[in-house]
Amino acid sequence: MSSPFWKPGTEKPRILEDEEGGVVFFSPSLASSSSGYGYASIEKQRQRLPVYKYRTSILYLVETHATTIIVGETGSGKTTQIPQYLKEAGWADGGRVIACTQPRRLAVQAVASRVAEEMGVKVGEEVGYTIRFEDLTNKGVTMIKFLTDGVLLREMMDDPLLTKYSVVMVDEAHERSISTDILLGLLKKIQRCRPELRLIISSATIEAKSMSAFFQARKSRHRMEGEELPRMEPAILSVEGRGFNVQIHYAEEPVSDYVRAVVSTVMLINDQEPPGDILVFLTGQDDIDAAIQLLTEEARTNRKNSPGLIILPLYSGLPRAEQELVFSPTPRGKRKVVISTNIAETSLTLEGVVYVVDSGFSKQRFYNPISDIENLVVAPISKASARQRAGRAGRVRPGKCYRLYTEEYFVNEMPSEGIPEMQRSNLVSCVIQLKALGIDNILGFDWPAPPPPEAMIRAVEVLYSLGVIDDDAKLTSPTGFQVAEIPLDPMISKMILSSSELGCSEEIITIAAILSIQSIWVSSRGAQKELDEAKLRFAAAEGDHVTFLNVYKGFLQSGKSSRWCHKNFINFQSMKKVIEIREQLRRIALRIGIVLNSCESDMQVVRKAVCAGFFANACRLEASSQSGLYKTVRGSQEIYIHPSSVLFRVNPKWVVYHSLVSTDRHYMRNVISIDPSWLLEAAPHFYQHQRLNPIVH
Ligand SMILES: Nc1ncnc2c1ncn2[C@@H]1O[C@H](COP(=O)(O)OP(=O)(O)OP(=O)(O)O)[C@@H](O)[C@H]1O
Repeated sequence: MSSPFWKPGTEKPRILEDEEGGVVFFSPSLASSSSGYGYASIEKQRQRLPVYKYRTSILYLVETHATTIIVGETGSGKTTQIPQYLKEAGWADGGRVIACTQPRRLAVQAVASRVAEEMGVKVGEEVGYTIRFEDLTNKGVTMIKFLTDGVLLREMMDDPLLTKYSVVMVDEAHERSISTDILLGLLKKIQRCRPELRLIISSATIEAKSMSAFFQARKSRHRMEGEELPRMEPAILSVEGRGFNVQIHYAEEPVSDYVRAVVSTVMLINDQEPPGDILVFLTGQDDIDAAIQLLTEEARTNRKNSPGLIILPLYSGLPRAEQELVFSPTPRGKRKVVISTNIAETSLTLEGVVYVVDSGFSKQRFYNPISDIENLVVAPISKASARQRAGRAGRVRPGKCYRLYTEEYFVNEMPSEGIPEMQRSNLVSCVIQLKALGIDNILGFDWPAPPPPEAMIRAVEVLYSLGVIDDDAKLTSPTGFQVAEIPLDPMISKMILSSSELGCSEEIITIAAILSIQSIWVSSRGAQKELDEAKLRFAAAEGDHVTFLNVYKGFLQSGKSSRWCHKNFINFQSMKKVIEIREQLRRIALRIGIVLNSCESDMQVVRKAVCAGFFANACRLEASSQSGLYKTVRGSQEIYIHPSSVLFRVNPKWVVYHSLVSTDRHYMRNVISIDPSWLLEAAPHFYQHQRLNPIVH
């Protein structure tokens, strides 16, 4: 396999502010940490981090300013150190809590365990974390809490002013996930009522000036007599210096097949570079599986040159136990190769990683409000992401990053920042969250970057049709409030609510739990035929959702056996997760007054319940189509059933789907057949103008 030719990057020596106000890093000429990388006590390691020199300034700025924006290079110590400095300075005294948000769950868990280790405590005591469906904190004991920004938003539903927190640090703010943007808008609002709440916005690559302008533009509250208020204009602090140097290498020529290029680059590193683990960034499970297969074959053929490669995948749908393997120490004489999505892009330290291979792509959501299609598309990353990726090397010793694109492309064509998720997503979940938080005028909300009005209108329309909001665009009672209470996509939540009325909530909660994880099947990796055969054993003519019920039943009947799972190509860890999520959903359902009931074997009501939640994703088979071409009922988009569905090639006339994937075509995943008359029953407003006839009588 031919490998790209490499040349070292020529970035200028360190500049703190480039012309666009962004921050430029990774000068090969920058000295690495003078103290080398031997073993040092944790306290020594902490003091070596660049952020340590800024400890006093950070504490001073946080004391005197409501909002502090901190820009510091990857690995400078922002995430792990600042919360500890705040705690040491007394911000967690008197039962108050310091919150630090992360865009991703894996980072939340990893950072919490590192900080707990540094403080010599157990996770769940002074240092805790909360992610969806998992809370490892102890009320009255936890002082530093790591959580996803989505979880902090949920907490606002019960405590709109976040009264238990003294400081909220929004970390990796450059990622601009929907939740981060809503959070920033709401935190700004909260500070008007609670000026004593301190905010820290931190990142390696954030546009500090525009973030500062966002927080600057506000009316400050009237000061009460004798009251000490912090300054409301934000402070900006640049933390200079980095831990260890990372040499950047660029491909000399553009790369045509990045999966193959990844494989040959890993082999090249393995042949020519000294020991050290390799972290590869690809786009999704499919790429990762393909790369692992190729790499395994290459390593087998070149066995002499590649002793002891341990190849591990990393993506969000992977069961926890498999994800955790990436943190385990690499045995002597071996080299670990972690092949990951952008889940490992921010905040993670994988100790052994010396080399990073960056494909230059990630899967990103793109939503078209006109066609109402949301896709996960493989798209080029931004400079901010590229810098984060390179920053995964050089954390505990100097490292190297191989970028599978040219330097010319990086400098001249790669955008500085990604488009905020808010501006390229379906906003149904976002709107309901705002409504649940009492924000009625969503178009007038103070966004860091306003979403497209068409997407907002579209989301309001879907929520109205789901019966979640009323004519005044307020949450309906009880449906709207109940849907908002369930921490899932509103379509899934509505499906659960309807199922109770239809008498099948036990079944639908099982389906909802399975839809919440990426896949219950083991990845086929060269065994597609066996996987297809295994699926056939459970396949239901009604579609994937009913097939899931068959798998779940089989799993229970087997006594939750791992051997049974193995035999049937079912992922045992995923099934354990399903049981866990299902229990949590049942508890939430009972709390919000949903009656739990079972329809036994009446699958018609199960299909009706799915349709009641997912009517907006209805599709009709083109009458003349031999090729399985469907069109969406709203929008007339061309669409096909994904080969992984049990309905692939079965092609029922009418279906609703759970999600889409797009390659050369749009493909529906998790599909169930419906009767079109249910669409009118479920959402008369949504479909009143549609020509469901002549098929509906
Ligand atoms: N689990 C860990 N094991 C060993 N060292 C670690 C671990 N976590 C953090 N460190 C050390 O602490 C340094 C700072 O990590 P931290 O996550 O605080 O940096 P950061 O400035 O937030 O960078 P980033 O935004 O890239 O995560 C790392 O570069 C590494 O040297």
